[in-house]
Amino acid sequence: MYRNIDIICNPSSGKQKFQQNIQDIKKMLENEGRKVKIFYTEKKYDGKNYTIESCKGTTDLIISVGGDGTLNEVVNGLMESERKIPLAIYPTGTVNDFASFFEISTKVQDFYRMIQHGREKWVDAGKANDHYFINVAAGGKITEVAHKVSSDSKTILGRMAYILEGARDFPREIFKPVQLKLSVDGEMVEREVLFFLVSNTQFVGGFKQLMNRAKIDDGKLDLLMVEKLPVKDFFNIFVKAFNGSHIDHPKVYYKYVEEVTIMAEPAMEIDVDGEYLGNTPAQISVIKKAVKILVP
Ligand SMILES: Nc1ncnc2c1ncn2[C@@H]1O[C@H](COP(=O)(O)OP(=O)(O)OP(=O)(O)O)[C@@H](O)[C@H]1O
Repeated sequence: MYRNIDIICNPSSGKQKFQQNIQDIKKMLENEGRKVKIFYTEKKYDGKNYTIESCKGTTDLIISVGGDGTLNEVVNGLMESERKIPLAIYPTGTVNDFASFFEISTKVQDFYRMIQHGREKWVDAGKANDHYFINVAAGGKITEVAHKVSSDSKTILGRMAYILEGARDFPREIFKPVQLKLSVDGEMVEREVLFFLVSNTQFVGGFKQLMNRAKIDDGKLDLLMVEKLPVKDFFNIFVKAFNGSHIDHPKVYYKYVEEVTIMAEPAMEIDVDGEYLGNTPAQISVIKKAVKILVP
């Protein structure tokens, strides 16, 4: 039984009712004699720094409350700490790819039950330059544009739909390929691509089948690149991505990798778990069974 629980909470993420739910979960856990503390983040890196502090003490479970950005910070804090404390995820963001993959519920009773009877599972993490990620590293015009387009939706899927609807000037820019030179597990590969993804899980950007061969604990990341192609073929791939059949398309490159170095000319923006990391070159690798998470 977990006795010392630290909750790391981004109060700016998600709806107000989640904050009440967290208070309810805290009370329920305290009623069983557990010590529970809540740390509210105020700015970038608070989540990571609180996690590092928790790992130094006697905390035996961390609960991350927020979106993918907060989860990413907590994972970075855990990865930089000696003691590997199990992590539970209470997802309040708009995307929550990682938590959706594990079907983690935000209902108070379900989440409380997971703390009581959940299973601990070691999962892989990725590292891009000096930053860790739990879900995905990505780059390409489409991710750059998706970041810039102001839409209510934060998922790639939602934003793509918004772009495709013609709600604003159609950004031809997303079809501008980037010349990449990659070292894929030591093998040199050159491709002109629209975008690439290096993923740890199957769910990316709201698509549940985009990386449908990825396994979270196989010691591999999955590299997907969509190569330069006519616009109509791109839409074909987009539609196929709903059921996972895009992977067999001749312009889709898909490979299990342990280490990939990505160089681009001109340099390309990279993001990890939906947050901007920096520009290429990027050295991306897998860390096998790096984080212990609590699953239902
Ligand atoms: N109190 C705060 N106010 C504003 N921003 C914060 C606060 N605490 C943390 N942040 C920053 O907010 C960013 C977004 O956090 P997070 O991803 O958890 O929320 P979200 O945007 O609601 O989720 P999602 O991106 O999944 O929709 C993170 O980079 C985090 O560092």
